[in-house]
Amino acid sequence: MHPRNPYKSRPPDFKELAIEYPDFRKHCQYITNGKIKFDFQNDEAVRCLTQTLLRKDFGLEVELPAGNLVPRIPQKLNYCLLIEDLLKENCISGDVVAIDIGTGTSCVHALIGARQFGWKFVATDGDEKSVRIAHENVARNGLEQEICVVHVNPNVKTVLMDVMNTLCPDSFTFCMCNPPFFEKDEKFKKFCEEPSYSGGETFSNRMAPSVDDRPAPHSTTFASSAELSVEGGEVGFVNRIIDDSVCLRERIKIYTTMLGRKQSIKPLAQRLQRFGDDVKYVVSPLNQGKTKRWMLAWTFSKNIDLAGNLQSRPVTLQCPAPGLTRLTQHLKALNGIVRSEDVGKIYVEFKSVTWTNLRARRRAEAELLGGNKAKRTKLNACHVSCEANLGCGDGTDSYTNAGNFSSSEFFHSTANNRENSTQCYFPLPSDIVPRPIIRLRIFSEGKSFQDKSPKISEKPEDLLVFELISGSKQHLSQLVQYLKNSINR
Ligand SMILES: C[S@@+](CC[C@H](N)C(=O)[O-])C[C@H]1O[C@@H](n2cnc3c(N)ncnc32)[C@H](O)[C@@H]1O
Repeated sequence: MHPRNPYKSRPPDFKELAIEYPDFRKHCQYITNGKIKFDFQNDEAVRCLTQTLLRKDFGLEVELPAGNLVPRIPQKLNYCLLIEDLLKENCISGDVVAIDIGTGTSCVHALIGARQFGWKFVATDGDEKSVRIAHENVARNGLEQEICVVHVNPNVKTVLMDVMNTLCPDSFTFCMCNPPFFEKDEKFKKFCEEPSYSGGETFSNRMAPSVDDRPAPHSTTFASSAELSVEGGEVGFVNRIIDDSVCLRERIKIYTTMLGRKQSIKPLAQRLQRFGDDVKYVVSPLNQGKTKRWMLAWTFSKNIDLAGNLQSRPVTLQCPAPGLTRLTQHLKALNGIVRSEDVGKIYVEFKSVTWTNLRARRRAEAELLGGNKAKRTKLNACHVSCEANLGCGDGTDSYTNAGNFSSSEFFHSTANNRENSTQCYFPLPSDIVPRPIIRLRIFSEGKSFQDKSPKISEKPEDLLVFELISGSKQHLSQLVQYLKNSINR
């Protein structure tokens, strides 16, 4: 949990809440030793818990209609605090105006943002009922001057453009979003329609089919279809925000979104990397209890620094002197493009990850290039073919999960099944230069000795600091680990 999140050191005390709030007490059962049992599987009880926390800790009165998503308050506060970190790092304090994309019935981001942090909001939603109830929640708390709720057309492919083209102000400090999670049909894998709810499709994970033998969810979630799913799932939705951001650029200083799935990070980061030096992005984990979420933030503004968040712990390496000269040889051997920037400072970029799975790569290369003839002949003797269907290239690919490569099928002429893996390589047209996957600055912090009281004979080492300009932290730590091993070999 975020270090400034008060729920980190003081999680909600159910006994205290039950004593103070009679509505909450109705959902609690006293058991032995004065302990309290709370039924997280009961939708009404979970709604009451959220309402009670909003009332107690933020002074907010919020209606949460049955059948709609119930926000988890510690998680919402975590997201706001990460945004506050970004604003603080960039010395942005007063006059913060933000957009909450898909605010939902609760309007929770905007309500907490306005009440706790003093931010102003335009809160949008594509669902008319959500807009109506969000508006009522704003009015109930007297926050009409701070939050303006607007209805947007969910069927247009842009998410931000209409709002930006019709509303004052002309520019915003940041935007935030908790996108619908699932692809249109995917929700049926984890959710079932709730026949007990009238007025619109409502789903719950109470009787959902079990997926991969995972344990049942800790608490029940009820949600409307619009809250759960969207064409392309969360990757599709965030791609639409990214596409808008390419047009809007600095009209929104910092674009942010929450992500519910780890596997969404890679395709979205790859999409942002396409814009090269124009865009900076950062992924920060949002940990609360058993649920993991991530915040993706990006900017087109040269004046905004997201790197502080990336480099919470500087990555360093001790290298025998002269450190940068030695390191440069290793980086070049990995196909790194190295440029000297200043005395004791180099810039490096890689177009592909060349420092992992090296043994497997070498083995595969040896097999392919004249190694094991028998094996190759055997391979050649099977009648196999591979069919790869590519996206239709009409520009809509980014709105679905499909991307460029929609399916790969493997045909085998004989009946005996084998495991096969297919790797496809599509050469880029020569006029397209691939974007770097990772860009770094490495500088020497000067001489250091491993031993605090070095003997004369000991060789000096340079302490090298790795600064990530763009790319993933995981790639950086793998690269530094690889360099450590090869330098010490
Ligand atoms: C997962 S819910 C998030 C609700 C709330 N922000 C929260 O965090 O609890 C996603 C919301 O996005 C809304 N939505 C879907 N498509 C949208 C669009 N194109 N523009 C704005 N909102 C949209 C849905 O109606 C839904 O309320």
